[in-house]
Amino acid sequence: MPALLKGIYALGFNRPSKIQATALPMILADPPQNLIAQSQSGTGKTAAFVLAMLSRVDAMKRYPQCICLSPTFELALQTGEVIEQMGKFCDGVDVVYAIRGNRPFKGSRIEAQIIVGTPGTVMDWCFKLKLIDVENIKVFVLDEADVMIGLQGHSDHSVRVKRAMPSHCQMLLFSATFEETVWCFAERIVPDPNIIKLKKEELTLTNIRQFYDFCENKEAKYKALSNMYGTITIAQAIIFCQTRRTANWLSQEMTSDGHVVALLSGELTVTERADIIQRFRDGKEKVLITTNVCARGIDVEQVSIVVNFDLPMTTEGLTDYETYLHRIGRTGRFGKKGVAINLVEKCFMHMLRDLEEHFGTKILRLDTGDIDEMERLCD
Ligand SMILES: Nc1ncnc2c1ncn2[C@@H]1O[C@H](COP(=O)(O)OP(=O)(O)OP(=O)(O)O)[C@@H](O)[C@H]1O
Repeated sequence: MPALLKGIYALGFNRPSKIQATALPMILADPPQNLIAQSQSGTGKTAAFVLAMLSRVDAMKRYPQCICLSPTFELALQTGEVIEQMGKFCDGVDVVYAIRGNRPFKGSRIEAQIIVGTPGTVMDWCFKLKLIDVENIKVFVLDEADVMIGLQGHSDHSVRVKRAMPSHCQMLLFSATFEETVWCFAERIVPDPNIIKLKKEELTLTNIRQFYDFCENKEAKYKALSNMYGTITIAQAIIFCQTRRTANWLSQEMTSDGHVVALLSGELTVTERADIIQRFRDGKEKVLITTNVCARGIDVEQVSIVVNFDLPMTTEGLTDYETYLHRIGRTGRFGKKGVAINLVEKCFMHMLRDLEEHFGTKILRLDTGDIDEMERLCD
């Protein structure tokens, strides 16, 4: 498909990454094969499944042929943009966004061939509003597949949409992380899948250097962050907090100290969220304070530092290994260098040890007050 190749080269993709080289022959095979694939953050999974969708679309036919489900509004938008860019020379191929706030005219059937959206909205469009005719869907993609089938809410919706797909539809599941139980479930719901799975020791990326600084309390963490501000704004940084409340507090403190920061949390309207992420992409703000809503998939090349203001914790109060990997994976995209800094209070030091042990990696102590050291690090 010359038009598709032209789109790939226009994106500057000259060579495939490892996951792309391994997955694409399976994905593009005829007859189509199902795939459950794991590969580290930022290694080009999106490009692989976008290529899969575009290669199967018949531009002459004006009805839905591919569905891609993403866990968040931001990620659905981002994936849609990759589809639009890669497919820009494929005449007649359209994308529609099944996301909150983007409701097509009542009763009008979708004609676009590719639908990208969040599970709840796609489900509504399929079953309640009957806007999507699922009969001719050829490719069904679950991005961030582990949360899509493992997390209550998302799981009900995603599995329902998946069950409505025609039996010959190609299923593609991608993620950087898969808990064992979720992996087993994925294998049960996808017929006869090809499997690409990482070993535990392959999970962390060597291009992302991980550090921690020990802080007495929340205020000390804030002080550490203020000290770092000059260094982390040389490029761009994302700061993750456990709760919206902490994110709000941190953003207010930073702002009243004269630092320029953006705040993105789930309580904002979708338009506000889209706006904030776009401004951050454009480099208008260098620091983005957020919650786990941005932990997965968001791809901003210039992010060279990720700060965990709080270490990620599950609702049961345990160390959240998957979220940790996704968060630090917001830097070090496609082999670039990146730095992750964890600000840790004494009572959470055990979580740091858990992370080291789980991933078989060392998280070194860093003095965030030492500007020279910080600058060397971020060089
Ligand atoms: N073959 C390629 N050559 C050069 N750059 C590429 C190639 N494939 C993807 N990229 C770029 O690498 C970056 C990361 O890719 P992508 O977002 O697809 O990663 P991912 O594996 O989906 O990450 P995550 O697990 O965080 O969702 C993007 O900016 C993308 O444009």
